[in-house]
Amino acid sequence: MSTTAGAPVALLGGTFDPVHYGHIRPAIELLEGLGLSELRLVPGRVPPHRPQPRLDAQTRTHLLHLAVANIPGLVVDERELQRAGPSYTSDTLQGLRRELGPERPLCFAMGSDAFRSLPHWHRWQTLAEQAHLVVTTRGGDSGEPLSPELAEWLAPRQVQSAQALRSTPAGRVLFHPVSRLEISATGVRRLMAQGRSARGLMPDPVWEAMADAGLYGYPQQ
Ligand SMILES: Nc1ncnc2c1ncn2[C@@H]1O[C@H](COP(=O)(O)OP(=O)(O)OP(=O)(O)O)[C@@H](O)[C@H]1O
Ligand SMILES: O=C(O)c1ccc[n+]([C@@H]2O[C@H](COP(=O)([O-])O)[C@@H](O)[C@H]2O)c1
Repeated sequence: MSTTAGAPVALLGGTFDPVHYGHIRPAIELLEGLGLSELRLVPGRVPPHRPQPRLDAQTRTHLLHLAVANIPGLVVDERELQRAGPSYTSDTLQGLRRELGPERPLCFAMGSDAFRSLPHWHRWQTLAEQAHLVVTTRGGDSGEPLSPELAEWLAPRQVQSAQALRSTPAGRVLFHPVSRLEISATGVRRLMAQGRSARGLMPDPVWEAMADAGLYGYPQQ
């Protein structure tokens, strides 16, 4: 067994166009449930597998900073803003691993839909060399079946408890239940484009900054 140093650090990547409580609440649950020292929200500059976001990366990141300002343990990691080209997770994990050193447990959190698409990610088989993967689920199961290729890859890596993520720096996969709030960034953008309030779906400072600036077509105050 490898040696480890310190409580795990986790990353939750996303487009955050914009950030909302559907991101924040699971992040807090991961922080507590996995006994993390911190959870880093990582906004992608150029999301690899989806259309370009509506807001530029600086604005999305500014809103994220407002969202986590008073939440202990949640921080914004801006490393993907510094890189040109698609914001590949393999590059992000490699960079953070270099910073943390070889022994610190590192986790990358993703939804079960994202996990099912993992074989389409850039250099996907190298991700678990740098980090554990934590697949956030409703109720702790993986939902729809996995492809045979992914199921075969998963079998020797899957663990059943958060404790197992502390005894080695990387390489394990945990399915971990978190709340899924009925909030999406798509829904927030739609409301604002219709001139309707999205207050209550994200921390007030985020809503107020978006409303003041007239983002997503919301009528400027
Ligand atoms: N309501 C939610 N509950 C739990 N996890 C969520 C929720 N919304 C998003 N996530 C997760 O947060 C991460 C970042 O999500 P993302 O930035 O794509 O937000 P989104 O609301 O799904 O965006 P969009 O509606 O634009 O697709 C992803 O891993 C995603 O699965
Ligand atoms: O590296 C890849 O090829 C890759 C492909 C698809 C998604 N991701 C990452 O998965 C995270 C969630 O992405 P999204 O677009 O569903 O919010 C985010 O950190 C993305 O960079 C990464």
